[in-house]
Amino acid sequence: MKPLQQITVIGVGLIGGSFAKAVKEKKLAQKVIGFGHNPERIQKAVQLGVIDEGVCDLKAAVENSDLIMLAVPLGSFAQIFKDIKPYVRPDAIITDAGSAKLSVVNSIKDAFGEIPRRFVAGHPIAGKEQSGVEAADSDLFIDHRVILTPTEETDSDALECVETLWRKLGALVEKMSPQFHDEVFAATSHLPHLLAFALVEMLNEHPELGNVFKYTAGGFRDFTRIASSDAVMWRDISVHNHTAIAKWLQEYRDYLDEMIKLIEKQDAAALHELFLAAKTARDTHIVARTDAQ
Ligand SMILES: NC(=O)C1=CN([C@@H]2O[C@H](COP(=O)(O)OP(=O)(O)OC[C@H]3O[C@@H](n4cnc5c(N)ncnc54)[C@H](O)[C@@H]3O)[C@@H](O)[C@H]2O)C=CC1
Ligand SMILES: O=C(O)C(=O)Cc1ccc(O)cc1
Repeated sequence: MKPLQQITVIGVGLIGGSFAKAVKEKKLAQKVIGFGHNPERIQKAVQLGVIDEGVCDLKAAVENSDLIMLAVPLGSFAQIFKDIKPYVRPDAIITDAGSAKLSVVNSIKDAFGEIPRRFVAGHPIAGKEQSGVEAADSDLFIDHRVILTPTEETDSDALECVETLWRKLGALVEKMSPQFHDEVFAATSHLPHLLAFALVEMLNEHPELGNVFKYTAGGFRDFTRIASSDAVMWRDISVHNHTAIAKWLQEYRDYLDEMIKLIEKQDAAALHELFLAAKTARDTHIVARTDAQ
């Protein structure tokens, strides 16, 4: 990997801020610039030591950069790609951290007229329910997977550079197609977030139970932590991966329908079999796992 002179992060929140801070701490670029619309917020990122310089002018932010990282909600990508196109150096690498990949690939294709060879789509499978630069953590990606979704257009040198950068931040990099990514993460990430939002809001809409949250225990807390995640981010993920998410939600609903039947029939044996199979799968693949989250 050639030494990077300048990296620009567009969207200096939890993910962009964590990436910028980690790059800075590990000295993987001479300068890390952050772009944001709000001058006070971007100066806050400088004060927190997350970026070297904060800029509110997009041209100034990207024109001298070797690598541009987009870490904004998915609904903002299309406009940003259009806005940066005139200013990005032809040899600059563009990458991102968005939670869905096909929509990002399609929106850069729309903005640039083709998928730029030096565009490398990515998704760190690391995060938390907090958002904003105050939550940035340079250790966030250590031992966590980062998925890269190159296409046949992707330049191997750009791909290697992004892969090396994430590895130097401690991440475990894997590659897959944007389509497979969206299918897998609809099931493992997007579905559980939507279930958590739905459970909390369903109970919230039952005032006859009083403050029912007063009676919740650790299980409810564990299950619904992610319902405290950012509403804009999850609105955008739901819209930008709608096909796969709707498919998995329907599959889950069908599964619940089957479970309701077993419960109504008081089919203890079938319920036990189901719970035991799920417990065994979780104990095998999640509780015992130490390599990556
Ligand atoms: N929060 C998480 O756990 C994870 C989030 N992601 C993805 O990373 C991206 C960023 O998420 P977070 O960092 O959590 O969100 P965040 O809300 O903490 O940060 C987003 C930042 O982008 C800024 N922003 C919004 N629109 C903008 C625009 N048009 N131009 C410039 N800045 C703009 C916001 O002011 C904010 O500073 C999203 O696409 C999300 O799907 C990926 C992995 C994990
Ligand atoms: O808070 C959690 O546990 C998460 O699952 C965070 C998360 C949210 C979105 C992503 O695309 C990846 C990771």
